[in-house]
Amino acid sequence: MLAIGSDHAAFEYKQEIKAWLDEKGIAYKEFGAFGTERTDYPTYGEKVAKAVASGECEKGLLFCGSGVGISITANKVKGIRAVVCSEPYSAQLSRLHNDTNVLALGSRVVGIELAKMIIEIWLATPFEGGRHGERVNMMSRLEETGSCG
Ligand SMILES: O=C(CO)[C@H](O)[C@H](O)[C@H](O)COP(=O)(O)O
Repeated sequence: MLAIGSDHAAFEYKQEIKAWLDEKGIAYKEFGAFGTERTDYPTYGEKVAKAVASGECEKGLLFCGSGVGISITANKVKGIRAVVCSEPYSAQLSRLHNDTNVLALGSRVVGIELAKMIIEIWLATPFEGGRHGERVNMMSRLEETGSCG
């Protein structure tokens, strides 16, 4: 199950992504925003990130105008490794090397078809582990203890 959320700036964009996820049979839980009335991206970044960090949802998709603010917010939640992407290569590497669990996209930056391509590759790519596993552990230690060790 994916967690999905956006602010007002990306509401319509998120609706298109949800319709596409429906077509593909990919399940998601919607955390708002539920319309285009101006709101604040941290609210939705927090909700989606907490759903992922708690294990309620496996991964998260977040959208705001640039993808920046909502990804920064998600990364404040312990256990979250969020990436903001505008092309598929970084999305793929963020899974292979960094085990990202939240993907953020900017509705004012990335066209909708490119967004679908980025999401598709991000969802399909496993974490490589090995040497990358220890680096991810270092990030977790920094979060837990204040130092990578
Ligand atoms: O905060 C952002 C950038 O990190 C998002 O792009 C927001 O969607 C954007 O700031 C919203 O701007 P608005 O002028 O309030 O529509």
